[in-house]
Amino acid sequence: MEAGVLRVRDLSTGYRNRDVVRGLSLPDLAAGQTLSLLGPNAAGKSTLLRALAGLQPARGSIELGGTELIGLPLAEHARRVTYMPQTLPQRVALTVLEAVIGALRATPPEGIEHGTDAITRRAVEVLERIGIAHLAMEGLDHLSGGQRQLASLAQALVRRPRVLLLDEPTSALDLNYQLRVMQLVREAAREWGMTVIMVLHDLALAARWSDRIVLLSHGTVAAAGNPVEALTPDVLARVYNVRARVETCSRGTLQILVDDVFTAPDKEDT
Ligand SMILES: Nc1ncnc2c1ncn2[C@@H]1O[C@H](COP(=O)(O)OP(=O)(O)OP(=O)(O)O)[C@@H](O)[C@H]1O
Repeated sequence: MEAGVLRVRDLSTGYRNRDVVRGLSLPDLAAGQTLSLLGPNAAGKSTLLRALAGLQPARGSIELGGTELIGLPLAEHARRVTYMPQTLPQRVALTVLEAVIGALRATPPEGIEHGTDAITRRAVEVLERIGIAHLAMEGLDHLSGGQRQLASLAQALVRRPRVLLLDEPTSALDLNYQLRVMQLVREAAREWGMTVIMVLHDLALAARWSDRIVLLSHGTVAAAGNPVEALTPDVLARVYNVRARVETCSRGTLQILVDDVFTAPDKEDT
């Protein structure tokens, strides 16, 4: 297998004998590529992400550069794969900088220098890159929701993992930061050869910033491919019960215009 390729095949995972994700395969992802996972509430996106992070039992195969991750000890899994959950820790008596340094020390990635200076430098660098260096000495419990989300992203990015999993990383961010974060994640992915899988609800953001899109419905793949292939009016009707147009704007990005919501939406999942 090509070095660094992430290959997910026939993956099943769920809760107490109920599979939420069933026999799912993803498009192979080369190092540096970004995939967005879309789909209705309760489709199984977060469950899939947690399984990819090794945080819940799964059957099937998750191979990274030819190494099977299912069955690896969690510490070994976490050395390769970093996961940023949807819900953020609330009351933590740490400054932003301490939290980012702590994330780096908790499971030191391969190849990191162990000196305090090197670790602090790397933490400050990531805060600068995200644009929150001014919050370094601020307590986490004094931050706004959006600031906390950015701090959490810093904790994930500082590790420069081979695989980065982000669960709705822009849900609390204003328009400016949404775009900055998406741009930064894609740049970092290409620069470090990091594979990114993120759950998003914003189809336009996903279309603009992803190499691959997967639409999940009832725990299986409803559509997959590049944004143009995956986001078609037919697929959106099937997955979201909406009548939508997909148009390319003058700058070449996809625009999704929803004209109508079907009156009897399929709420089987929720
Ligand atoms: N800890 C849990 N125990 C039991 N069932 C769970 C648990 N977490 C999620 N589920 C169930 O698994 C299904 C998928 O949930 P999941 O959170 O993966 O969906 P999602 O696609 O991420 O949804 P959303 O877009 O609303 O965040 C839902 O039916 C949910 O009720």
